[in-house]
Amino acid sequence: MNGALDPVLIIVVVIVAIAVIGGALIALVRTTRRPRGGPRSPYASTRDANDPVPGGVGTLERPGGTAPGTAGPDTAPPDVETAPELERPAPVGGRLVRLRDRLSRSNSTLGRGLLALLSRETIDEGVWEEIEETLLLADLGTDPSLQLVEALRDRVRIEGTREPERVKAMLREELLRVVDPTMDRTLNTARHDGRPAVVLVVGVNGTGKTTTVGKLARVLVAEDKDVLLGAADTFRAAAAEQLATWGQRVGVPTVRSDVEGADPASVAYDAVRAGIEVEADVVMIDTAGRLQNKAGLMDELGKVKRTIEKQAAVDEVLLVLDATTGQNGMTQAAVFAQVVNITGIVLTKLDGTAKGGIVVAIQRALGVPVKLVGLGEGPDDLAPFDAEDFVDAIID
Ligand SMILES: Nc1nc2c(ncn2[C@@H]2O[C@H](COP(=O)(O)OP(=O)(O)OP(=O)(O)O)[C@@H](O)[C@H]2O)c(=O)[nH]1
Repeated sequence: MNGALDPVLIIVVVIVAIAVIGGALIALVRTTRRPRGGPRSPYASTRDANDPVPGGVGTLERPGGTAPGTAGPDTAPPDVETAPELERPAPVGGRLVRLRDRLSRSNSTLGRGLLALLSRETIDEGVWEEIEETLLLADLGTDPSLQLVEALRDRVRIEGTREPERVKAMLREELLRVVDPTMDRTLNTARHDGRPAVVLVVGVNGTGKTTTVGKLARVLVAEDKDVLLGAADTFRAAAAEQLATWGQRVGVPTVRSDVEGADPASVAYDAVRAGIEVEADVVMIDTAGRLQNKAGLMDELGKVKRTIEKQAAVDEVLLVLDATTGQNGMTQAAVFAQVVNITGIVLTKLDGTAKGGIVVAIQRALGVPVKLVGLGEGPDDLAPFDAEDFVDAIID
C-alpha cells in the first residue's frame, strides 16, 4: 500500500517546496525598496522586480483577493499600474489667481451687481432688499446674507460715503469676513509616525470626485510628494480605469481591483498597505457615493474608514460637492457628515455657476473649510482655496 502512495507523496512535497521557495524569493525582492530620503518620484525608476514594466500591460495578480485585516507580509501585493511618459503638472502657488477670470466671469452678477447697488446715489429700503436678493441668488445662505446686509448698512450709515473705491473696499472687507480667512485650510498630506498621510475622498457620483482625486494627485506631485491612489469606487469599473489614467499621466500608481463590485474596504486596505510598503507620502482613496441607498452608503463608507484605520490614521476626509447643485449639495453634505468626520470641502464646477456664495453657506452648515475649488475640466484646474483671492476675483 505504501509503495502505491509514495509517488503521490513525492509530488506533493515537491509542489510545496516550490511554493515555499517562490514565496521566499518574492518577499526578498520586495524588500529592495527606495530608502527614505532617496530620490523623489521613485515609481518610474525604482521598481520592484515584479512591478509592471513601463508601457506594458502586465499587472500583478492578487490570488483570491485580500480580506481586510488578514493581509500579512506574505500575501501577494495588490495590482499597481504606472506609465512611462510623465506630464509635468502646473505649479500650485497662485493657481486661484491664475484662474480668477473664470470665477469673475461666472460671478460677475454677485460682485459687480453689489458694487453697482452700493454705489447708487441713495440707498433706500428697496436697494437693501435688492442687495439681499443678490446675495441669496448667489447661494450665500439666509443668515450670512442678512449678516452681510446688516454690516454694510451700518458702515454706509456711519461712513456716509459713496465714493467708488471706498465702497469697493468696504464690500471687500465685509465679504471677506463672511468667507472667513481665519479658517485653517491646510491639507494634511505629510507623512507622520513612519506612515503615509491618508486622504479619503467622498461625495456623490457626478460631482467630479474621481476627476478631483486625479487633479489633486497632480497638485501633490507638483509639490514633490510621492502619491499612491486607491480606487475604492468599485461600483463602476470605468471609475477605477479613469482614476488609473489620471495617475499614469503623472507617474502615480493606482491600486485597484479587477473585479467589478469588489469590496471597497478591501481595495482601500490594499492601497494603504501598498502605500506603507513603498513609503509613499500620501495615499488618496476614491470612494463611491450613491445616495439612493443612504443606509448602504453609511455602512460602506464607515467600513472603508474603519478598515483603513487598522493600518494608518485617516488624516483628511474631503467631501466633493458640485457648486452648481445649490441646495442639493447642502443636503448631500449633511448626509455625508453623519457618516464620516469631514475635514475639508472641495467645491467643483465653480467655473460654471453664478452661485459662488455656496462657499460661505457650506462652510457655515458644516463648520468645515472649503480647501480646494474646481474651476474647469483641465487637469490643472483645481486650486487651493484662498479667501482673499476668492473675494478679489468676485468683486474685480
Ligand atoms: N467645468 C467643470 N467640470 C468639472 C469640474 N470638476 C469635474 N468636472 C467634470 O464633471 C464630470 C464628472 O466628473 P467625475 O470625476 O467623473 O465625477 P465623479 O463624481 O467622480 O463620478 P464617478 O466617476 O462616477 O464616481 C466630468 O465631465 C468632469 O470633467 C470643474 O471644476 N469644472
